[in-house]
Amino acid sequence: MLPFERVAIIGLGLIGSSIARAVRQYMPTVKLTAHDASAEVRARVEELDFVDDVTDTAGAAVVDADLVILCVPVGAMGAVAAAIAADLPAEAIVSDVGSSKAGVVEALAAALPGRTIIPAHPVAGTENSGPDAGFASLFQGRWCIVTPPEDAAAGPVARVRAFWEGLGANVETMDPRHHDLVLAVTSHLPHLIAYTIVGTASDMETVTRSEVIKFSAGGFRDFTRIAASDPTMWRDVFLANKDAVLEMLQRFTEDLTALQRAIRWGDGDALFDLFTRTRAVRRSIIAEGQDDERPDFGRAHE
Ligand SMILES: NC(=O)c1ccc[n+]([C@@H]2O[C@H](COP(=O)([O-])OP(=O)(O)OC[C@H]3O[C@@H](n4cnc5c(N)ncnc54)[C@H](O)[C@@H]3O)[C@@H](O)[C@H]2O)c1
Ligand SMILES: O=C(O)C(=O)C[C@]1(C(=O)O)C=C[C@@H](O)C=C1
Repeated sequence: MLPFERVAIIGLGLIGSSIARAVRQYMPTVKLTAHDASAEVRARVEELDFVDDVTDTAGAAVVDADLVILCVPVGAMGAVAAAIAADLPAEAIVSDVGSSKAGVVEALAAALPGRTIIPAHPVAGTENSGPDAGFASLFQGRWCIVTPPEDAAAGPVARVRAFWEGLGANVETMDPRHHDLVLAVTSHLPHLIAYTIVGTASDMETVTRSEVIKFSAGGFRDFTRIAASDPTMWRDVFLANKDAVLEMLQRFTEDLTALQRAIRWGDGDALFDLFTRTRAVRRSIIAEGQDDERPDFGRAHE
């Protein structure tokens, strides 16, 4: 039996459109309604034809839903939740896909008092955005972290978990604050570093921009993929997860200073030991089958 029969998606970019495509593929009997604030996106989704009904307002999309998933930037979650409040059926479960959780949990609870809210975060994505960037297999074999409030009833949590498992994800439950700390180091800080290094390279005066582009075959090129990620999405993530990101950034800055010192004083052992440890991390990620080197992942959809 399916966990939900009528799913509404608000926000039809990379993640919203991937969920819609995956629902079409893996739960074909589910009725899908959707809304996006952008008229251009709504028109494109009509053309792409992966939902049953595209509505002009968020409220109209949710009137008949048993699951509503907010797939908008984290800074917009509260306003979207307020916009659907009056039309939301009493029994509907509201979820989201935001990359940071504590602030979103707070914003949704404030906008939808007394409603069933089970937030989630699929830890899967690419640097691309918009409805053309989505694909049905995005969540296959990837983690989805569900962050229910402490007093959440077991039934709705189980249904949201079953929904994500139905789209191919492995599901784990976590406290929202702990989620934010973990993701600050595994996702948010790496993005900040990529934005910084690409920004620094493009600002250099002694190395021209054309040289940066011409000779970026190796390490730098991988950073440019991450640094091409959506500016609105990432602005919101850093503002929303400020405390955890600043804490991780402090640790990172200290470690960077230690490396700077090792290079200055010719401490090859310190460099070698660190690089040996980090190589082992990469190898254990690959051994667990979590690397992104599957031939069709991300790049095939550029
Ligand atoms: N991109 C990733 O890798 C990734 C991965 C996991 C989770 N997320 C999270 O998923 C959410 C969506 O990210 P995305 O990558 O799909 O972004 P996106 O830019 O591709 O899509 C966001 C969509 O939301 C729409 N939107 C913005 N404000 C709105 C509003 N008030 N009402 C209705 N629609 C609105 C935009 O028009 C856009 O179409 C974000 O919260 C992000 O943190 C992203
Ligand atoms: O692969 C990428 O392009 C991503 O950035 C995906 C990524 C990540 O950092 O792992 C980005 C943000 C999300 O919230 C989840 C996944």
